[in-house]
Formats: sequence, C-alpha cells, structure tokens
Amino acid sequence: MNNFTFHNPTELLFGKGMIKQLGDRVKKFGNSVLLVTGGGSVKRIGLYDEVIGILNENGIDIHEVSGVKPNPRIDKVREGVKICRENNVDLVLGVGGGSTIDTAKSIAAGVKFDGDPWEMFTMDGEPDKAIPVGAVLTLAATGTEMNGNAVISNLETNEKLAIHTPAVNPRFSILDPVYTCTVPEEHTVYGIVDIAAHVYEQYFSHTPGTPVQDRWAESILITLREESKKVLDNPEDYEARANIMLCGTMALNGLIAMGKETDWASHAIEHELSAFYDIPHGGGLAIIFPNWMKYVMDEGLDKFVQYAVRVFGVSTDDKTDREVALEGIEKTRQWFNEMGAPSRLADYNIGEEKLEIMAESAVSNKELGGYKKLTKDDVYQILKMSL
Ligand SMILES: NC(=O)c1ccc[n+]([C@@H]2O[C@H](COP(=O)([O-])OP(=O)(O)OC[C@H]3O[C@@H](n4cnc5c(N)ncnc54)[C@H](O)[C@@H]3O)[C@@H](O)[C@H]2O)c1
Repeated sequence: MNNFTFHNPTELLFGKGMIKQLGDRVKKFGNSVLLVTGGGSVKRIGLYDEVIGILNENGIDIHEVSGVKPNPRIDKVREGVKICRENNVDLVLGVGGGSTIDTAKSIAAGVKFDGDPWEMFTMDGEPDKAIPVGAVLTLAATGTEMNGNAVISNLETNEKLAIHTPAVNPRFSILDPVYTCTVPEEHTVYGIVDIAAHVYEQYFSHTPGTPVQDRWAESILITLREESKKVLDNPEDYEARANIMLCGTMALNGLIAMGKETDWASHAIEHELSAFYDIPHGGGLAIIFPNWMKYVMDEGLDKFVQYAVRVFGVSTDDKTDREVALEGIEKTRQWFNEMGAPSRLADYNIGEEKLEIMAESAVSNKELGGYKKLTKDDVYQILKMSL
C-alpha cells in the first residue's frame, strides 16, 4: 500500500426527510443562495417547491440558474458566476443529478477565479478557491455529492474536461433515496454503470497490499449487482434505492482509492464520446469498459481473476487464469446487457468517422491509464473494439 492522506470535508445527511435540515445548513454560510437546477425533474417531483419553501422560511435570498442540461455546458457556469458576483452570493446550492451539482461546483470556483471559467478546466493545475457549495442529490451515479470533481463540456471546442479540487467539495450533501425513485429506468441503469465504472477505475491497480480497499470495492460491486435487479423490478423499492445511492457515494469519495494508484483511462475515453456525440456518460461507459478490460487484462491477470471469482463467483476449476479473467469480463458485459445498457457504439449510431480524432484528443497533453499506459493507438483499438 502507498502512503496516503485522507480528508473528506463533506457532511453527509442521508435518508428519508433529511431535507428538513436544509435551512439550518445553509444559514451556517450566510443568507444569500444561488440555486442551481436542471431541466425540470426537480419541479416534477415537488422538490423544487420544497427547497424554495425551506429557503423562504429561513429568510434566505434566492437567486437562480436553471435549465442545466446533461453533459453540462460552460455557458451555465458563466451565467452563475455573474449572478454570484453581482449579488454577493454566500453559497451555491445544486439540486439535481451530477450535471447540476457539477455546474454548481464550477460556478463556486469560478466566482473566485480571475479569468474566464473555462480556463479553470484547461490550465495547468487546479483552482484552489471557491465559495461554499451545498448539494441535494436526486440521482445515484457520479459521487459528486462527496468529492471535489466537476465535469463540464464546451461545445465550441468539443471538449469535456474536469476540475479536481477540495475547494468545491460540498460542505453538506443531502441524500434522500426517495428522490431517486422517479429516475427513469435508462438513467437508473446509466447511474449503476457509472458507479461500477468508478469502482473499476480504482480496483484495477498494480499497487500491492490493498486487501481492505479491494474488498470495499468488491462489496460495492456485489451490492450493486444485487440491488440493481431489485430496483429494475420495482423502481420504488426504497431500500434498494438507498443502497445504490450509498454505493454511488462510497465509490467516488476517496475511500476505495486510499493508498492506491488508479487508472481513469476509460472515463477519459468516454468523455471524448460525450464531448463529440453528447451521449449519456453511463451509456458510453457501458460500451467502453468491458472492451478496456479485454484490452488491458494481460498486464495483470491476477486482479482480473480475483474480480471474476469474488464478484461473479466464477469457478477456477480446469481453467487457465486467462479463461477465468475472460469469463469475468463476459459476465460484466452480460450484467450491463441484462440491465438494458448499450453495448456497442452503433447503438448510438456512432461509426468509424471520428475514432481517430477522439483517440488523439484523449491522449493530448496527458498520460492516460494506470493498469496499462495507453497511447493514441491503444485508445483507437479500444474504440474500434467498441464499434
Ligand atoms: N463530479 C464527478 O465526480 C462526476 C463523476 C462522474 C460523472 N460526472 C458527470 O456527471 C454527469 C452525469 O450526471 P448524472 O449521471 O447524475 O446525470 P444527470 O445529472 O445528467 O441527469 C440525467 C437525467 O436524469 C434526470 N433526473 C435527475 N434526477 C431525477 C429524478 N429524481 N427524477 C427524474 N429524473 C431525474 C435529469 O433531469 C437528466 O435528464 C456527466 O456530465 C458526467 O460526466 C461527474
């Protein structure tokens, strides 16, 4: 295990009715809020009215940015920064899924950033200041509710890039699984795939001596498999929704990455797909991940054997390590397929046209991969396997 420091400053308020704590939490940071919401789902589920009611009851001034789209855009960040500066906003409150909360985080950092907010995503280094952020999560997927990441797209440059800074870790995050009961089936599935993908990026690592982290990761994957069946059979199964939500948070809050090298190549490849084709992040990951696994498994079969045996119960009898590893990967594809996730780029009508330019862009200015370092040609091969 490598040396590490772990500090996660986000206060998690988890469970039915925890929204009641919102006024108290917001008032710790001041009395002027920028409320950031998406395309309307928070209104349809009644959460918007509830949040406005609580903020009003507590005498908090409300400013708003609404209409954040999936694969959120930099223009909404610019809009929010302007409003915050003009109104001396004390806290940016994101209410919605990852796209909305990432926008809230980027606005909070943009307020303290001297320059156009897009420069925070393209510059060397990370922004290190932000005004406080709060989150009310409505979709289990990204882990953004308890981390310092925010992913934003720029449609003019076909780029989807991230910032990573503890400055934007939400000061508090309210997670009521009831809100996730209305997430449509396809986004529920994309969320589950995204959570599994976060685990894979940290699980497949060459760092030796990490049995605790490995078993935490495996427990998230096994729980996800069990609960995904329940939630797809009954979308209002509270316990299943709650367990999936907790999996999402624990998959990307630093816990399972303690003392390990991590990978993130598949996420970078998927970000190219989302940037060029505006496809759902989880849908892109479902296509890419099993192909990435096949492409890199020979760099360290032992971890893939462990994954196959522990997560899918694959028997090792009379099989080579390679056969066991491949069976684990096939079971991964089967699990994603059974949930109805896409399996080929053709499912999004994506052909060969832009594979080369996406491969080039994925490796530009950065080293890609950890389990296997990937060159442009490696990325191209993985995309080609995914057609
Ligand atoms: N910050 C991070 O750590 C991190 C990690 C992974 C991915 N991401 C990014 O997050 C974004 C994806 O976020 P996401 O997966 O949470 O989805 P999302 O926020 O894009 O939402 C997907 C859809 O679900 C709808 N929705 C949300 N909650 C709902 C509810 N309760 N009921 C009905 N509909 C609801 C939204 O309106 C939207 O149409 C991508 O841009 C991805 O790249 C961020």
